[in-house]
Amino acid sequence: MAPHSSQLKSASRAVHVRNLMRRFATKTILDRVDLDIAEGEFVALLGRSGSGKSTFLKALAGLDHDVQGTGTLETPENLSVVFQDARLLPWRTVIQNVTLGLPGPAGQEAGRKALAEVGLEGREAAWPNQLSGGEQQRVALARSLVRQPSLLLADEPFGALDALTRLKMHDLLRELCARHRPAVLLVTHDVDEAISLADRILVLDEGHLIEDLRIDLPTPRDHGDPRFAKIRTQLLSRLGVETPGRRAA
Ligand SMILES: Nc1ncnc2c1ncn2[C@@H]1O[C@H](COP(=O)(O)OP(=O)(O)OP(=O)(O)O)[C@@H](O)[C@H]1O
Repeated sequence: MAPHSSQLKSASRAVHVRNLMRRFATKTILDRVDLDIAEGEFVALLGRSGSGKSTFLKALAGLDHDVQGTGTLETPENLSVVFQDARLLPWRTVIQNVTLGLPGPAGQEAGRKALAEVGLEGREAAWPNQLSGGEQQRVALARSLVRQPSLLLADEPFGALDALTRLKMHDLLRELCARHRPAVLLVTHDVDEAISLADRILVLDEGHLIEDLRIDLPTPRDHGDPRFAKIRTQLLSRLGVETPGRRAA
């Protein structure tokens, strides 16, 4: 049976999930998962490949009509989704991609402002194929944020970018989220990315959220901070990855 799926009722929560199930054939990917995300909270979701991270995100995004369970799935109406590939319409310019569905001069103005916020001022008339991968992802972020979402769902948004561009995108996302304060669920493989950005980190394994860790380090986060290293070791252990230090112990 599909869970009771509806718009959010509580003002202080951006996500309220109870008893979410998802099976593919005989395989249970999400096994009675519960989760609350507060307004403005930045949550990262880690898990091994195939653990069901994207399945979970799609359920929250309302993109999976076959989720099961008898519980609750409440998300805000104004949510945005960003994927690993920017998914821009190649036959529309950058500004047209950002303002799609936004009417009139106010929409244009909001689109220009969003593009300036992601560092693409002056590129409004460019075509997607004239942009680098990182720039295309900036457009995808602008397209999401121009709608002022209460919830941003991001599925490996920087997974296809080189390491340097990814670090720049971390700074940008951190700034944008500090300014606009959407709740965020960021799916990532990258433990350091999760620790750099999130207020809270979840680990999904065998259908369950086996870790729910609050990150209280100051931002921007210093990768050399021993507390950062300790959290990394803890998360890698939850992911079943042995670090050299642990092996020696
Ligand atoms: N539509 C589908 N039909 C059948 N099986 C599916 C479907 N979608 C996902 N799966 C299976 O569900 C499991 C979880 O997939 P999912 O993409 O959610 O994992 P993930 O944690 O996001 O993986 P990755 O990190 O590799 O992207 C996988 O075993 C996958 O093969």
